[in-house]
Amino acid sequence: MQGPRPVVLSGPSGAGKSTLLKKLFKDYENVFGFSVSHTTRKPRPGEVNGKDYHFVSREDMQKEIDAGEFIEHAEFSGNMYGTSKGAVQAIQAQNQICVLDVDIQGVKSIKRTDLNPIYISVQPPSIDVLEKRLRDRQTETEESLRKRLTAACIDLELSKEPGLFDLVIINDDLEKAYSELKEMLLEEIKKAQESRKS
Ligand SMILES: Nc1nc2c(ncn2[C@@H]2O[C@H](COP(=O)(O)OP(=O)(O)O)[C@@H](O)[C@H]2O)c(=O)[nH]1
Ligand SMILES: Nc1ncnc2c1ncn2[C@@H]1O[C@H](COP(=O)(O)OP(=O)(O)O)[C@@H](O)[C@H]1O
Repeated sequence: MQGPRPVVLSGPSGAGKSTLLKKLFKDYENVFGFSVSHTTRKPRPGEVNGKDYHFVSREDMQKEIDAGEFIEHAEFSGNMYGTSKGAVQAIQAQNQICVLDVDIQGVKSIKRTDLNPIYISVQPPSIDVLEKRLRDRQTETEESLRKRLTAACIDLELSKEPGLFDLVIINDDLEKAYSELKEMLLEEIKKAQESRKS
């Protein structure tokens, strides 16, 4: 039998993807598994290697990409990010719903694979709100903030492509956004819970 469908969460940096995912993982322990990406960006305080990301050098990541070990990879805001085949396989081997957090280039690349996920875009109510949230998060320099805001405008434009996403969530009120996310995933959650019982 086929396992549960993976879920791709995308949307501008600062839109609230990690916040929503943290709630989901807390409420549905063992149902979901996070696809741990590789990145060449430096860890932020509190981020754990192997849990939030595999933090690697550009040289090592390029070697693995050349060896065909990645499903997709992209350059974002001056750093490389990518999903290894191993990251997804590790989750699917446990019959969990595999959740991928990727940028819009990742979405387009994954569309060309046979992963067949549910595609969800998380978007901010406005660019001004996004900027405020990114500033308040205190993870960015002025330069990386600018790069993220430029990328956000491109992301929001490209996300309008009909059929690219199965659902677009405007993350204004967090609880409302979270309800919309859960509602969309209800069926897959049920499937995963059933298959774990048997
Ligand atoms: N294509 C791709 N994008 C990724 C991957 N992992 C993370 N990203 C995206 O890279 C962007 C920057 O991520 P990050 O540096 O963690 O910043 P944050 O999203 O602001 O917390 C976000 O849009 C992520 O969705 C990946 O494996 N592949
Ligand atoms: N609905 C919301 N209302 C207010 N602040 C939010 C909301 N959702 C997320 N945030 C805050 O915005 C910042 C960016 O959210 P985050 O989850 O890190 O975004 P992403 O993972 O998409 O980059 C965080 O500091 C988070 O606490």
